[in-house]
Amino acid sequence: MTILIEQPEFGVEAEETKVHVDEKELVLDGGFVVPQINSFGHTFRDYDAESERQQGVENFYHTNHIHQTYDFVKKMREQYGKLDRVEMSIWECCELLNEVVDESDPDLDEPQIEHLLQTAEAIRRDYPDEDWLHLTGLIHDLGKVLLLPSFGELPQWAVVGDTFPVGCAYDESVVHHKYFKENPDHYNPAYNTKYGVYSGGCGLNNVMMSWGHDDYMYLVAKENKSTLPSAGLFIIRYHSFYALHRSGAYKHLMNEEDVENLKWLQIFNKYDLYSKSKVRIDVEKVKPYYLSLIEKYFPAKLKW
Ligand SMILES: O[C@H]1[C@H](O)[C@@H](O)[C@H](O)[C@@H](O)[C@H]1O
Ligand SMILES: [Fe+2]
Ligand SMILES: [Fe+2]
Repeated sequence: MTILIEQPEFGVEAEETKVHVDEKELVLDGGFVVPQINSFGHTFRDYDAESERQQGVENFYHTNHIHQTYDFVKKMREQYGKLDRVEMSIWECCELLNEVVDESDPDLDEPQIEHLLQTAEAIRRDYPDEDWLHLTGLIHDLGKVLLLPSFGELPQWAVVGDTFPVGCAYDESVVHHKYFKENPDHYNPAYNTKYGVYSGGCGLNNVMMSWGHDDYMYLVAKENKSTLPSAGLFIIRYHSFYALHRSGAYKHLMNEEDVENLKWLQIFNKYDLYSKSKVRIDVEKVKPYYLSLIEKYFPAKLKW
């Protein structure tokens, strides 16, 4: 049964900035109210709606789909696998994200740290006992620091946006699929079939995803020996893989562990997407809690 509850309060001083949602609302099992419209007055993830962000987002995907090839991803994985650029803590990285704006996102133009805290706090309200999931919310987009000079200053198309496998056919459900016609892999018989270089049930761990903030942050967490559960690492790595978690494409590449982890990713996604709003979180107030989680699941300094 679905029961409507009041819009959750995201911050103590949030009263005057509270987003007013008076349309019919969807309430998730955990109690979270899913708003019908984003801050720009459109439904979420509407890539065709005319808005101030539409053209920029479409241009973004055009470039992204041209350049994300099998060879490019291989090169990036090798390069960033060295983790020899920066040494810093998770919280320091959260603060760096204040500088970052994501050009691929039709629903958000706030600084990224707001998005991290909005996601984490919304999860915390509904799943108070899953502290690993709160922390996963906080860190899932930290890989966007790849846009900054000390991390190589990668272009937006190599950092943000939805992700998809390379080395096999690009599925129709990927946003602005038409632009793959300009990608050389689209014409390479080794890479343009359903399975491409992979085999059925091989497991997503063996699949190369388009390069961006997801795979990079997964790498950082794993190589620095984070003790987050496998579902947390899976969420970080595949949260932008909408073709899988929203459209059900590429399931033929999953193994049993992926099937289990996908359930958590689907829960997480609702908070990642629908908590995006203009309502600010009081950073200083929640900081001690998140510092304690960081201490529990990560070393004090990490290699990036
Ligand atoms: O525009 C967004 C944004 O870049 C998110 O961080 C990413 O996870 C989404 O998949 C993408 O569509
Ligand atoms: Fe993301
Ligand atoms: Fe996100």
